[in-house]
Amino acid sequence: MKVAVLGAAGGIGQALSLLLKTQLPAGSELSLYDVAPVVPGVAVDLSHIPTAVDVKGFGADDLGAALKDADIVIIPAGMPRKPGMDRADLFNVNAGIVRTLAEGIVANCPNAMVGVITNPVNGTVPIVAEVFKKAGIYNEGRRIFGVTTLDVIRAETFVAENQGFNVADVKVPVIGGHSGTTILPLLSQVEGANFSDEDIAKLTDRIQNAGTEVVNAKAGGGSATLSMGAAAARFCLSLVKGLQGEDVVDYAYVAVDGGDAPYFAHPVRLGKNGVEEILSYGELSAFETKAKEDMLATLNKDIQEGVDFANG
Ligand SMILES: NC(=O)C1=CN([C@@H]2O[C@H](COP(=O)(O)OP(=O)(O)OC[C@H]3O[C@@H](n4cnc5c(N)ncnc54)[C@H](O)[C@@H]3O)[C@@H](O)[C@H]2O)C=CC1
Ligand SMILES: O=C([O-])CC(=O)C(=O)O
Repeated sequence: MKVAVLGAAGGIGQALSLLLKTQLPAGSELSLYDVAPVVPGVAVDLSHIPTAVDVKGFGADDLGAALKDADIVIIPAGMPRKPGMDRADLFNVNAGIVRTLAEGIVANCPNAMVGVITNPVNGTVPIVAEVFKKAGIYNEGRRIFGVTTLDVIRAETFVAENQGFNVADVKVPVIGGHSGTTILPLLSQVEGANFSDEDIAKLTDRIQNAGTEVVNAKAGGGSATLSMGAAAARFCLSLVKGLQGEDVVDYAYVAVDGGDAPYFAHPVRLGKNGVEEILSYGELSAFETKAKEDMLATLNKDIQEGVDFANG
């Protein structure tokens, strides 16, 4: 199994790479790419951890070698938010980075599973999809995933706190996109929970704005990196299990034919071909139905921005 992390020297990239060095199956290769000159050092540093995962670092000019025949590519390359910014404000800088990296994937590992972390995820995932379409390797977008696992782990954490549950046992579906109101936790589906209307309003708002909570707390020093590293490792390991033939269901922002929007986070069954099946997210409460209807215009606009950029 070869896993490439693009943007591996950054805050998310380093946390994720550390977790992958310690959690990937024995015999895996971990390929770390970044334009920052520190990346070979990050690889040397990680290589001293005694696990059977081989780590190599690749600098700015070595994207092809970093990606060659990768099975999984995770992309946290690009600029994070500062206080006062929305994720959408990152589009102008990050769209071009994601397009270049997607072109590298087409050229070097066209069959890889691709997990996109770079914001704004609502628009960067369509960019990768358009690049794949142009190259004739799109395959209904089955290998392209916007990583929304951070929304899921935050929802688990906050719901467990609110309900006094053991966090290890809590499951919270989160659908939609990955910014503000487009993030839609389905609290009505949390087993055994008893929420007041006020709890639902407050928890939904906190899950939707948890990224901003971190951005403000870091006071100009970036956005979530450690929790995102943990989330990305969890999602990457789901992809690994799918590739190894295990039956695994996880949430991700994927292309959906005839769905609520062209891209929408759903529960998906993962396998050797990527998305084997897009599963229904089930029944919504009246509160969730309204929240979904209200956010679709924003989500569709974010998606269109990505499509237009890639085709412009
Ligand atoms: N999907 C999600 O839930 C989340 C997404 N993010 C997003 O992840 C991205 C990265 O965040 P951080 O790691 O905190 O940022 P960071 O600034 O710490 O790291 C970004 C890294 O990307 C590298 N980079 C820039 N251009 C590149 C290129 N063309 N090729 C390869 N590497 C390149 C930089 O050199 C840097 O090492 C941001 O866009 C952020 O908004 C952050 C948190 C959660
Ligand atoms: O809020 C941000 O800019 C980073 C992010 O996507 C998150 O933490 O969910």
